[in-house]
Amino acid sequence: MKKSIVKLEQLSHRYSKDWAIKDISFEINKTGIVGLLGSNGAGKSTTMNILCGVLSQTEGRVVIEGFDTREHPAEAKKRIGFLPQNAPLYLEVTVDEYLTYCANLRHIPANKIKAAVDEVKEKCGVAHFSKRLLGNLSGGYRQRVGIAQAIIHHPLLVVLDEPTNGLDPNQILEVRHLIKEIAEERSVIFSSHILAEIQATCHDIIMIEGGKIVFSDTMDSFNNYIEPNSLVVTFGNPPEKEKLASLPGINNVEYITDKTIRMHFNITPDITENIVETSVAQGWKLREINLEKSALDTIFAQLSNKKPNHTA
Ligand SMILES: Nc1ncnc2c1ncn2[C@@H]1O[C@H](COP(=O)(O)OP(=O)(O)OP(=O)(O)O)[C@@H](O)[C@H]1O
Repeated sequence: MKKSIVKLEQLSHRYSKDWAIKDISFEINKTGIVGLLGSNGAGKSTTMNILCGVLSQTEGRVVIEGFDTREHPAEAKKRIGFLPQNAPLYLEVTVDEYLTYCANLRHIPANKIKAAVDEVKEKCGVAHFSKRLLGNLSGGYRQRVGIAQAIIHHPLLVVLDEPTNGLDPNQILEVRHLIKEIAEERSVIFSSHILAEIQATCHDIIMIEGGKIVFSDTMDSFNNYIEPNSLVVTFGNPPEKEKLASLPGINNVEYITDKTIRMHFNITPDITENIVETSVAQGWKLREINLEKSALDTIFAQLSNKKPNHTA
């Protein structure tokens, strides 16, 4: 049977009295990008630091391609590349010096270091900055160097803790593109507190809140789950509340102004068509209709009551 790339079993950690994460379990068996989504303090960095062997868990197990990170730390770590949230980049050294140092730390044989450094510089688009001090690179290029050190030893799994945080919109697009490229041949776990970031990059999503998994499934299932459940309509000649409330699928109606109304509905595929047709038939003079999606905190609240499915 093929070994999973990474398996977390009931991982729990407390720094002092309170649990930072509790019973986190998931498994990754394929290449591609898994997004770890959670608000600030949800437990993303704690999970990633334990996964990469930087922090020792209070309870539970992490197994990387069959190697338990506590029993066989060297074998497990060989298979992981890690870009922590505050990457330990030495600002006073050049890109070449830094990557050569990282290659040494990864025990790449001396006669293969130059080729390994050249390969990741090329892949991460930093070759033209080889002699530039890290301190003189933009945030986006520093992150590229951080990603380069994470893949220099060809790991099976790359863990990136909020890699696009603090970058400008262009840099975000470039770093996302790079992450997608490196995920073609390995598994990448990517954390963010921004839903749009995870939606734009990941195939699977694990959502944590208050140190617990509240959702774990494909991005498609997640997007289906957060289908809109309300719409805002403006009528030139609005009907009475009762008439709107009696439309099929509508379960609540609230007037925002005398002409603009929010209607909550159960998922029905043809809800907007029904409203448009009824409006024409009844002479309500429909001016505008917009579907609304739940805000992230509402989704967290909804999902916190749902049972997760644990395989990505
Ligand atoms: N070194 C520490 N000592 C004590 N508590 C900590 C420590 N590091 C994190 N915590 C606490 O553990 C919980 C989880 O923190 P963690 O940093 O893992 O969350 P996060 O999802 O990565 O948040 P952020 O996006 O803000 O980094 C938080 O309540 C945090 O305050």
